[in-house]
Amino acid sequence: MMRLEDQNADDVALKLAQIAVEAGRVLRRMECEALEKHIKDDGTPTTAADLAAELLIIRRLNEDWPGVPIVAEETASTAAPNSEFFLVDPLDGTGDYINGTGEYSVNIALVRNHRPVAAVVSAPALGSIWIAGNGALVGAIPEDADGDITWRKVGARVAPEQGLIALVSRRHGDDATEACLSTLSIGTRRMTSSALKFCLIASGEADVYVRCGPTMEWDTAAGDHILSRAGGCVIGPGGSSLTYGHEDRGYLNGPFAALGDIALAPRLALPVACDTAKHVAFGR
Ligand SMILES: Nc1ncnc2c1ncn2[C@@H]1O[C@H](COP(=O)(O)O)[C@@H](OP(=O)(O)O)[C@H]1O
Ligand SMILES: [Mg+2]
Repeated sequence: MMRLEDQNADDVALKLAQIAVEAGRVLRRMECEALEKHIKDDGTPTTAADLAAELLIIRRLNEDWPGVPIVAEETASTAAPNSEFFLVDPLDGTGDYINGTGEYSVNIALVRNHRPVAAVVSAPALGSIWIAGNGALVGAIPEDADGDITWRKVGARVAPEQGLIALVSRRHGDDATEACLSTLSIGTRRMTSSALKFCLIASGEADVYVRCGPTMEWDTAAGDHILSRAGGCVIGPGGSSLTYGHEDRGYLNGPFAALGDIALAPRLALPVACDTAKHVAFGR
């Protein structure tokens, strides 16, 4: 078997897409079941569907790349990251999964030396899937389990002078995020859940996503890579890239902004850290 570090990032991304599509089929099937939700320590919900999809993804990653560590949302405490590891959110947007908006995603990223190098974000209920290895691509999820995906390139758009489109979480908000958005003169705000926000910016359908409230590394790594390869960027305070594999801080991200156009960066003033006390959950 070829070593992961010798494989082309585009080939890894295509393989991750297959795995995400399969996990998405599990999630779609389970949408019809009456799922009991449990509220985790961070206040976010989880269901049997999160775990079923995660176990499938872990099994498939282990088959293809045995021995490469996997840090996944529901079982994160059982694995330790390495210089190369997978970061998995089997069901990002569990609240939306439960409430039936369809805005949930499966996120898988391969992280090497603290940065993602190959990734997939799929939105099973919306039928769209994005991947990035070296380039960023979008496709339609086939109805048929054996169907092929036709991929096309995506690219973020140049920020318009006026009428910026901001994507905001449907369920979480905070004053610091609002303050950042107010310095950008936003024309339109669209509520969107999960890592789809990164992908819509990567596809040129929106311009910014600012998040000063808490998120986890598995919420952002895959979307970060897809947007970065589509010509955009994801930056933390001071304009630095986000880094991944921080077991010591429980995989919590700091504040960040996802931008389709890096020219917007100087207009942003992200706080240095998330103020969890002021973080509001709008309802799950
Ligand atoms: N207090 C908190 N601590 C850590 N992460 C949080 C959090 N509140 C929300 N999140 C993250 O925000 C994600 C949802 O983002 P959004 O509101 O943009 O859809 C959740 O994903 P999951 O649904 O995978 O748990 C969760 O990881
Ligand atoms: Mg998540």
